[in-house]
Amino acid sequence: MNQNKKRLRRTMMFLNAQKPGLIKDAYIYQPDSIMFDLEDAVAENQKDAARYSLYHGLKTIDYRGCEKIVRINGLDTPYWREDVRCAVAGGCDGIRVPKTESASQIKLVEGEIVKAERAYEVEAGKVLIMAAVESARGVMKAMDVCEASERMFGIALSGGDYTRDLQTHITGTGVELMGARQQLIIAARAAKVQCFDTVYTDLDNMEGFRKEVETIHLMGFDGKSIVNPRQIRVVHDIFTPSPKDISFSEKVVREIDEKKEKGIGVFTVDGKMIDIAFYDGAKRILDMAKASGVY
Ligand SMILES: CC(C)(COP(=O)(O)OP(=O)(O)OC[C@H]1O[C@@H](n2cnc3c(N)ncnc32)[C@H](O)[C@@H]1OP(=O)(O)O)[C@@H](O)C(=O)NCCC(=O)NCCSC(=O)C[C@@](O)(CC(=O)O)C(=O)O
Ligand SMILES: [Mg+2]
Repeated sequence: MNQNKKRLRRTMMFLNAQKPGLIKDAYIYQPDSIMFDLEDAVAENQKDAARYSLYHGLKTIDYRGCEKIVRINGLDTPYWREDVRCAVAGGCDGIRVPKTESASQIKLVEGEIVKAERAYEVEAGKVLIMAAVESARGVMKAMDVCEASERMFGIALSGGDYTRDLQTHITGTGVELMGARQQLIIAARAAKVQCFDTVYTDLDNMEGFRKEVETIHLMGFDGKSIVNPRQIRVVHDIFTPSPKDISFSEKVVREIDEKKEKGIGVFTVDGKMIDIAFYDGAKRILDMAKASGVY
């Protein structure tokens, strides 16, 4: 398995590939992943220019550990094949497929990735895939999409296009996204891939942003698509385990290991009932703390 499939992705920051200044400097803010957008942020008559400045950026810039994902244009456009070719030739780590509604779309993209990996002597299987779900049909097909390819590492909700398709809009309350968020996280967990929430576009409303991030963290998402460096700190604060979480998880793991030896199945830690069902969760918090550099 490609080890990068499970890497830390608390923040996946979009940037407009039409702007060379953003391509050049984005790593300075240290999001976990940078998502170079060739799709909706790029004006129709700038697609070629954006693609080639992205290729140049990927070839020449050291992104200092930030993952490099390219959001390609939709499969109903004349652009996406060339997007895949340049992204793979440039050395991207993954492709984000927009507006996904079926497993066959993922397979189509995978076919182009395979061709490009061969053509540019990129290690076979290096380039991963994630899918954005942006419609009611996409939500209903989420599980098939998650399982479409060995290269799939995650699925993301794209709230703007999704609410348009649902004939509603982003309200700031989250009520219009409830069903899709729940279905996506369940599909992703069942398929053992990661799950990412949609962007928050009300940039000056940091209180509303924090509330939304707290909610999706509790729901079980692995991270969030973001659009601005100001949003990174909040997401990392909420998704990085606190010293209290780390110390409790350490105790849980230690006590379960010790009590198992003594033939004890259920007991308390700091007044809370603990049994084997808590083991994986505690381990996950410690792994997350390690990956985030706080343990
Ligand atoms: C919103 C704004 C214009 C505001 O700009 P402003 O300049 O006013 O922001 P400031 O805060 O003043 O910037 C302070 C400093 O940070 C630099 N800086 C800003 N943003 C940066 C960044 N992203 N990356 C690196 N650097 C950045 C900036 O250059 C400045 O640097 P400096 O001058 O040196 O101080 C800008 O952020 C931006 O373009 N965002 C990305 C937009 C984008 O890609 N949209 C497409 C994806 S969504 C979509 O398609 C919908 C979706 O598909 C989504 C889904 O899938 O979920 C669906 O359906 O819902
Ligand atoms: Mg969209």
